[in-house]
Amino acid sequence: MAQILKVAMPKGRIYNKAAELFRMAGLPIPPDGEASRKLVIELPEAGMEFILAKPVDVPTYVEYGVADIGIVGKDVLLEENRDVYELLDLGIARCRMSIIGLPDWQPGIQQRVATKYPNVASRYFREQGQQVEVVKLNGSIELAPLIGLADRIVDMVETGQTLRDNGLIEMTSIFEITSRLVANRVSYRMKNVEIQLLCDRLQAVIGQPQVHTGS
Ligand SMILES: Nc1ncnc2c1ncn2[C@@H]1O[C@H](COP(=O)(O)OP(=O)(O)OP(=O)(O)O)[C@@H](O)[C@H]1O
Ligand SMILES: O=P(O)(O)OC[C@H]1O[C@H](OP(=O)(O)OP(=O)(O)O)[C@H](O)[C@@H]1O
Repeated sequence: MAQILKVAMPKGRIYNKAAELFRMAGLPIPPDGEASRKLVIELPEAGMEFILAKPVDVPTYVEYGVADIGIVGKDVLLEENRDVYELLDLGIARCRMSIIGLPDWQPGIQQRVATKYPNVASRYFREQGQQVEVVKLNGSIELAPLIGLADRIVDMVETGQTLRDNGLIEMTSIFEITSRLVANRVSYRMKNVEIQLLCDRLQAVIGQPQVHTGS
């Protein structure tokens, strides 16, 4: 008998794009939840349960096995470093992680970088052999160089509109970001038939080869 597949879906900007993919793949998807505050949506007739999560928490739910699979940005995967299988690049919510600063930025003796991604930023500057102080912020990161909290920021760029509107420039792009389908390691074995079927259907609409790596 088919087992219920628990899917952690990120609320916010990925949701509608992921929902569109699911619909195109003929997979069930709950409505976007604007009319309701319900966080666990069961679709027993489809053998699925959806957990509507804060994006940054999706890898945690999947690692702990309270969700079998989840959808999450590569940025969050690299920052959180959770023990999950990365199954598929969904190709949605495409943007890039970049180093950003004011046009007249000069390397000083004490450099400070603000970011929502302290692990990603620390790793990058360590690999570059640059000593910087990393300050964690939770949003509106572009404020930091404008008001003198930091010299530079590490943040996402999609259209570049936020940078332009604030007189900032993109100095270096560190990596490309898209949303990924991830799976719990045990679920991947125990619910392999269900997960494989879902992957095959998604793959048919995104036309990407399947990947299978730990993280
Ligand atoms: N400007 C952007 N363009 C495209 N994709 C983006 C952009 N900003 C973020 N993303 C992707 O969407 C994911 C979720 O972003 P979203 O803003 O919904 O979450 P969040 O910042 O964690 O939200 P919140 O903290 O408000 O709940 C990010 O992890 C990233 O992969
Ligand atoms: O290049 P753009 O198209 O302008 O997109 C980039 C912006 O989008 C994200 O912010 P978000 O909207 O998630 O707000 P936040 O700063 O509060 O996290 C990101 O942190 C940038 O600020």
